[in-house]
Amino acid sequence: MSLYVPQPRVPLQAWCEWTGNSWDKVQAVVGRSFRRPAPYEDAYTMAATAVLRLIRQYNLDPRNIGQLALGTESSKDNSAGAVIVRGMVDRELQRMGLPRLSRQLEVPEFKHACLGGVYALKSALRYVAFDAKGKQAIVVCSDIAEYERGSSGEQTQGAGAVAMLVEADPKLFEVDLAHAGSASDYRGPDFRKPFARHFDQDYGQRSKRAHDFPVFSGKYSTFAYLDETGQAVDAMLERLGISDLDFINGAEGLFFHRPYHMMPLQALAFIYARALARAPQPNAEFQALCGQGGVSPEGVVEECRNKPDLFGEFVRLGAGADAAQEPHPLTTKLSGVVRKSPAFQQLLATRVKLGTDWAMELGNLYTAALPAWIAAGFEQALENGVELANAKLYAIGYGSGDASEAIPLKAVPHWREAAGKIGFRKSLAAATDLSQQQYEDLHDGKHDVVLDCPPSDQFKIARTGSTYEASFQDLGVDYYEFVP
Ligand SMILES: CC(C)(COP(=O)(O)OP(=O)(O)OC[C@H]1O[C@@H](n2cnc3c(N)ncnc32)[C@H](O)[C@@H]1OP(=O)(O)O)[C@@H](O)C(=O)NCCC(=O)NCCSC(=O)CC(=O)O
Repeated sequence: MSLYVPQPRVPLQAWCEWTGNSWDKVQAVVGRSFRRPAPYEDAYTMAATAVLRLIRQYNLDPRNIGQLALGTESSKDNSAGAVIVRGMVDRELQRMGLPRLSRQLEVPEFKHACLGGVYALKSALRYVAFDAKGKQAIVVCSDIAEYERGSSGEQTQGAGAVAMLVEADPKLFEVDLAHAGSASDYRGPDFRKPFARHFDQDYGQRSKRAHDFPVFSGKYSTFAYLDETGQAVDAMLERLGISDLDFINGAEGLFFHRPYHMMPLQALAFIYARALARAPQPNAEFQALCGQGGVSPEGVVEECRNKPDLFGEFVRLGAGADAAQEPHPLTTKLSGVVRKSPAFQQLLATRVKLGTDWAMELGNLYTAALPAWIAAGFEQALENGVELANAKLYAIGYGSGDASEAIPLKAVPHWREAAGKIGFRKSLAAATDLSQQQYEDLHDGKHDVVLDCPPSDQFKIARTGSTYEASFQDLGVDYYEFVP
């Protein structure tokens, strides 16, 4: 695995001072900082930089890569995708005197909000399992999470890319695709990026530049996250043939999609509350926690059988209605009590610990958030002397709109060598803290913003085409180059 994050950094404590938000709350709920892309980069440059790092760090033979799968929701081009990344990587490999990527390379792009990278990973795994004939695949997840200034999502921004090598003989962890659980359900306006918003006059006037701010509703997106990850975990447990409690007690490491620090904790508490409700009753821990929360145990048990139709409910409320109502009010209330319980705190301290603190530096990386957390987990395990050989791990991916994947992983016995090459901490080291003025100017797309972070050892946008003639057109097409 390899990671790239842009140099411009916004420390959230400073952001709280600029915006009047509570640092106590933000550091508990969100994290410590996030990155902003510099004006010379986009999702493709970040992806290409991460892929080049992967090839160099692991000394890969580019001719042996048969698929380059890009997961992103920050595409700038509605036609080409991973091939743009390939183009950059090829040129730099050639300049370095190395062979280009295989001419037979497949270059698909996968889109489903933050889950696109997991779908890209599943594609690469299937490629390697079925028709790679000994070749390897690279999955790269690259995204820019940006929200309007002044919106509740502003604190949960971020940018970065993670590349992963997928091969038949894995060096870090195995992915048990046969027991992975999938879930999806259409949720209408849950976190969308419709092109049509850019042609709306009022919306257009509010925007200072071309941007990709989502249309989202914080509470609705939280309900959707909890429900969908729960459904995917259920599907995985059915395939594994184990109970909810066996899953929680047997897991040695749990990694989720993390839009912000607290979201995975909320999801795990929700899954934990359901596990207790589904355990043979009476269950003493369940009864005690329900008592503390003032919720009816029978009510929670009943709710756990629900398969709510969030969008159906929303449609029933009619046009102009606010977002859908909380579908699991009792279980959510119980999860709040679960989160503070000693048993759950112990679970966090032992099985959700690896990489968590480092991931709090990143902000939301959308498709790259889950793989970045896994990368942080492996590198931190190595640093702290934690033994992961054969450890049972789980990755729970999520993408708004909505879909989720719950996938069992197993660390391989010789994971240390590959973990030592990830370079997570090294990638974070290149950082330049932005002043309030720089952050606001960068966010507003001002062209004259002065930044003290020239590109270094990365790809950048060199220029953007502007010709729109009958015989030749490259209007809006970016040209890239590598800056050593
Ligand atoms: C993180 C946010 C929800 C925070 O918004 P708000 O500040 O309005 O939230 P809120 O007031 O309800 O508070 C959130 C939780 O913090 C708790 N809280 C408050 N003060 C606290 C303190 N001092 N210490 C600890 N916790 C505290 C509250 O009790 C609540 O928990 P409790 O609720 O338990 O009482 C927001 O930034 C947001 O809407 N972000 C964007 C939405 C998003 O990322 N959605 C995920 C989409 S998935 C994605 O990544 C996109 C994709 O798929 O493409």
